[in-house]
Amino acid sequence: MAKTTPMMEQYLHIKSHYQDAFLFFRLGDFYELFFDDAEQAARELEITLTKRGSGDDAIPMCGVPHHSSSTYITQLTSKGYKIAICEQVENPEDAKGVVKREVTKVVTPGTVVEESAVQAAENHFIAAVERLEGERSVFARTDLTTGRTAVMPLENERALRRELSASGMKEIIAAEGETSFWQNAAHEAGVVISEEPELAAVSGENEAFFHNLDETVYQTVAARLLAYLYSTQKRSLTHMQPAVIEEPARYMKLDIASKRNLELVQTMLDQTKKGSLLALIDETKTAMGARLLKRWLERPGFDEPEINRRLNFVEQAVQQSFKRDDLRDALTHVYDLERLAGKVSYGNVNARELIQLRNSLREIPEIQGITASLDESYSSRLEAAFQAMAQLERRLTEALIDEPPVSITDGGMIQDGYHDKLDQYREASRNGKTWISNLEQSERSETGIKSLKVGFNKVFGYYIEVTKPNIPSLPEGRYERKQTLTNAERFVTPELKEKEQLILEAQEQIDDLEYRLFLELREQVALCIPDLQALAAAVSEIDVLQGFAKVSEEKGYTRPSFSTNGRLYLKNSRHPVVEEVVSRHRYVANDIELDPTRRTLLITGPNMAGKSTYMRQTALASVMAQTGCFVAADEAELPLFDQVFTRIGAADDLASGESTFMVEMKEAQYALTHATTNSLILLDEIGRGTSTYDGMALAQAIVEYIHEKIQAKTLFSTHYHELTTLGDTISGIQNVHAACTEEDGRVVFLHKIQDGSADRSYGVYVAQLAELPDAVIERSEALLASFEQQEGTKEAQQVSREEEQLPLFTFEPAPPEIETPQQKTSTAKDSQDEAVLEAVKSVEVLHMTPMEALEKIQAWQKRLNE
Ligand SMILES: Nc1ncnc2c1ncn2[C@@H]1O[C@H](COP(=O)(O)OP(=O)(O)OP(=O)(O)O)[C@@H](O)[C@H]1O
Repeated sequence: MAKTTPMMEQYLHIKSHYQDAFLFFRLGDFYELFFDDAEQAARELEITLTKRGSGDDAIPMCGVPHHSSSTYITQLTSKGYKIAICEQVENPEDAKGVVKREVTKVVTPGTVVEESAVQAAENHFIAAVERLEGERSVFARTDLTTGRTAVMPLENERALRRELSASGMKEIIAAEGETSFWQNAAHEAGVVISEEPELAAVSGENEAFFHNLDETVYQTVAARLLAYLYSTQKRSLTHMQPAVIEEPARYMKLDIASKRNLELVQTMLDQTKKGSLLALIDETKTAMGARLLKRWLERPGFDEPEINRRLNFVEQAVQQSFKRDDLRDALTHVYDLERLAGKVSYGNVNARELIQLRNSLREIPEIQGITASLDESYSSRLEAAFQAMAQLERRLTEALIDEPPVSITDGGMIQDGYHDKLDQYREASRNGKTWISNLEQSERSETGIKSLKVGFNKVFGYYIEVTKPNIPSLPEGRYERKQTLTNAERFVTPELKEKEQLILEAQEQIDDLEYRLFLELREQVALCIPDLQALAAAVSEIDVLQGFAKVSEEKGYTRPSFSTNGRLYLKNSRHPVVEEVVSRHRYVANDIELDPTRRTLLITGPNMAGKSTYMRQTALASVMAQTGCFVAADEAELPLFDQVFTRIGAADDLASGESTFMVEMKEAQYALTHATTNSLILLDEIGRGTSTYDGMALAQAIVEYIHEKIQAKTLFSTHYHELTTLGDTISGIQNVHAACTEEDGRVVFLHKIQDGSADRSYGVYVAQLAELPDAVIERSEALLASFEQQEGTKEAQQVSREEEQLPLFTFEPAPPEIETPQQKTSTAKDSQDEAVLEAVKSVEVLHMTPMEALEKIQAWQKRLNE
């Protein structure tokens, strides 16, 4: 670059402080981007790349209009970029030289608060992490739109990954030089990682934020998070709620795999809400309720009194369905109070939103009344939060008209009678307008011109219009010409000018005063932010719980009780989502009973018979119960589970870059090292990813270990029928199977779980259902028959060999030293065996299909048996 203009120098200076962000540099009505920023933004946003200047000095440039910038900003943050917004901070007319500019805000993926970027029913999380010794860390997570912050200790890296994979997690903040340490975990979770060297100092504004944090590490991680928020938002953040410590012991642990496998908040297939448990039981009426439900489902409780409090409410709301319907109606009118508190703090609310706040507040007494007849404890929480707000509701009612405009600078928001001065200005303006509206009549009678009109236009203001033929009838002197049209002339009179001036001035004063009054009102609301947040929290819980009651009643769920002796009993339990898909009357309900002496179920049965569904429905019952919802069964007694581990299916392995088998073994390792007697473990066909004997051996060793050492409740499905002997030999391991029958050569899945093990697999039959080519099916049937026959022969041989061996232990006379015909055959057999051995050695395993291998093995066996 040959030489830079002063403005470009300013640009380069500012940009040097924001290397990792796009710099949106305000120039008039546009934000402009230069150099590499421009080239990259033009590509990402698909906007035109131009040049500033010409020749060698030309600089790549692109720009977005200021008024529509939020769409572009949202687009960039959703792709993981940061944007530094650089504004003109002095009036260009007052500027000496280049207009002063400053970065007023940095928008990052975790700190966007724009409505276009955050979904109503989704939290938008940003978190800071601080490393402790070993794999331990502490984590502070907030949603800037609501100011709700949770701080939690994490016992290992896996727990961190679990938090990073929580829905809505966008960005993670680490200390200086620490980002590379968390890079992989962040990358895996699709979360942007940023660095923050500073810790926010405690100040009057944020003192309450640290209030609950009694340990230094908690304060440090929260201070780092806050420092990042301040450094990006560059403003005070009065809506940050006191950070709350989430003790892991108060929650059921559900790792990423379990959350996915159980399809709690999204399906495995296409990662959408539709088809998940969340979609099924989301009967919330408010956006804040929807967000809370999702948080609860991802973190079910382990605190029995709290869970029972929720269940008590749900039970009442199930029984009193009329009250529940009234409650639902009232909740429909409640606005997103939680995010509104954030907007107030940001100074982003307009009069319309304050009206929505007012309308919401008006619903609260009704909601509280209904809640009181359902559950006292929830209604008193609501009452306490509302008391402080009642005055605000009155103030908003007095101050604002019912349908104010979106703009807060053009007046038309405040009620008559709210403020004396405003009333006076309005009176003046009204008088002026009345005088003008009477003017037409008086001018007509004075001049005798019937077609005379009084009008208004933006450029010339008020005027008197007279058609050309009538002009001579106008009296001399008083009428001043203003504008000439083809057929008419427009005039003003001194009185009209005077009144116009009065009206305009009054209007300006009205707009200014209304704006000031509105700001005062907003200040008033800002003072109520903590009460508003407490109210929002109470309303969201009530909303989630009434939703639980609605689904529970509609779908015939039952209130669970929690056992103290480790018993798990579900009568006629169903998989809540699958029963919707296959329809209620076709779904086959199943019982399950486990207790400390019968704690492992070995589930066998054909593919497609319903094994996984049975296992999942048991885990889902626990998750739902511990969230505070009724469960899909006729009777439900459950232990409180501290953790649920699942190893079902392989859909989540693909992205990790590890083999299915490796992932499977890692999951098993994790369950084996972290599960306790109070955990629930679901293992679906573990060991299937390796050779039969390896797999079987591992599966058996794993079951034995869990059963004997950990003593967790375990559901274990397997195709290895050999394992079912465990059910006969180890006390507490029970064989069950998914039953099916054969009718006219067709297998009928009964989906009924029965005692005992299954007799066969029907795998080939399922392949037939999946419409594999006939040739393959026929061939596999033939092979299967021959394998089964060989199994039979092998058993027979085993018996005869044992019989042959017997003579070894008896004394026989020494054989004569001549070759017997028997010995001859055995020499021939030896050479046959050797030939087969050679063939086995020379076979090129890597160049064979499994089918070819099977055929070869079959041929060898045949030769060996001849
Ligand atoms: N109790 C039930 N009542 C009615 N239909 C059921 C029931 N359980 C399962 N199904 C149906 O059967 C299908 C297969 O069930 P599931 O996946 O549980 O079989 P599986 O035995 O685990 O099979 P695989 O061994 O191949 O994994 C389900 O998608 C569902 O449509």
